[in-house]
Amino acid sequence: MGFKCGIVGLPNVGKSTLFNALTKTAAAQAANYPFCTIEPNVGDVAVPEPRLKMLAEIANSAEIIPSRLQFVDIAGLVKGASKGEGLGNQFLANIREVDAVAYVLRCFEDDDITHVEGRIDPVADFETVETELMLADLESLEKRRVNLEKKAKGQDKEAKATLLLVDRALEQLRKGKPARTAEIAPDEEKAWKGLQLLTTKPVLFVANVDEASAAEGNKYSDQVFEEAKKHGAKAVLISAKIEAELAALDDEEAAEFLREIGLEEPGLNRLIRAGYDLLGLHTYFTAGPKEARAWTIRRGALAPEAAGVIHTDFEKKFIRAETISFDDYVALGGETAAKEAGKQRIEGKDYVVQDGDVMHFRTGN
Ligand SMILES: Nc1ncnc2c1ncn2[C@@H]1O[C@H](COP(=O)(O)OP(=O)(O)OP(=O)(O)O)[C@@H](O)[C@H]1O
Ligand SMILES: [Mg+2]
Repeated sequence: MGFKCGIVGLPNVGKSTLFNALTKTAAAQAANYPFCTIEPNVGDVAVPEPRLKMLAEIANSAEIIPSRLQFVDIAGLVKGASKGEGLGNQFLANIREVDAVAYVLRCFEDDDITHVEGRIDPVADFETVETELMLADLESLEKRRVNLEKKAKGQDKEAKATLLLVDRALEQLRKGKPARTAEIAPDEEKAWKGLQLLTTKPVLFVANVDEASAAEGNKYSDQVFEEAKKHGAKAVLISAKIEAELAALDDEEAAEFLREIGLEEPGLNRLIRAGYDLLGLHTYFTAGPKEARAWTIRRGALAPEAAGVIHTDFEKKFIRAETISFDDYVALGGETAAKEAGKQRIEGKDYVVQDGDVMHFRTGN
């Protein structure tokens, strides 16, 4: 199960700097993962999870294995990109493949670093980039519509249903709004996703500030946070420059540096967690002497699906899940004590796995 978050923005705003810092973090932990980097521009990143260490201490685990998330560094796009300007349409294919989009917005001044528009204005930059995505959606839908309309005139029920969705997306896009603002009923979700639009993907705003503003932000990042709020989206304050420096330090040096600049943790951790949330994911754990491990599942996933993340067979042969909540596990001091205190639940096929559940799956033949 791959979950991909695309790093999207104008050229020269710090996307690759951020991506390199992100993947440097992963590289440091690469020993655990033989198939870490798949393509040069796709980075596999460990999701920071402080609860894992606590579990590992209690269970005496020899190894800690975090869950992973992928970030994709996508080529910068400029005004007119949807019509082939700059690197042209290449970015469209790349964005289509990701599950969520992180807009990197330049919130730092530096005369030596060219801004393609010649001014610092992160909100206008966001609008430029999102407009290109909207134009790309508009164009692809208008093309598809012609064909669909022909089919819908016959008895093609599916085409009729799709046409309705296409028109709903077009209505928003023609108003200059992203397709995600359309109202979609739960039973339409699947077909809606099937349209593969760029502007239905969940988005996150990344305010890339100068080094001095990493802790408190600046006037530009304030604008970004305000804009994100208008869209009901999350924003993350980060200085890619600092993150790049942090990634080059060992743990102790990094902790010292963070203290000096007034940060509690690397901005990357916040970014990764925000990406994880954005993708609608959460975590359950397995813990034993061999390893303490975090597993990623969709929010709302049932126990058999969660078991299937470990091994597809586990899903098919699922019988029950012995489950202890993280808080009980830690408060009581581990599996045996939790069991004795009656805090181990036996959950069946219909159990909706909760974030932080510590689980053992029992399977049949
Ligand atoms: N927070 C920051 N403060 C100061 N300089 C920064 C910051 N973030 C990035 N930079 C600098 O901005 C320049 C452009 O960064 P980078 O190459 O990461 O941009 P990019 O968005 O990947 O560009 P492209 O789309 O062209 O690939 C680099 O010189 C980098 O050091
Ligand atoms: Mg780049």
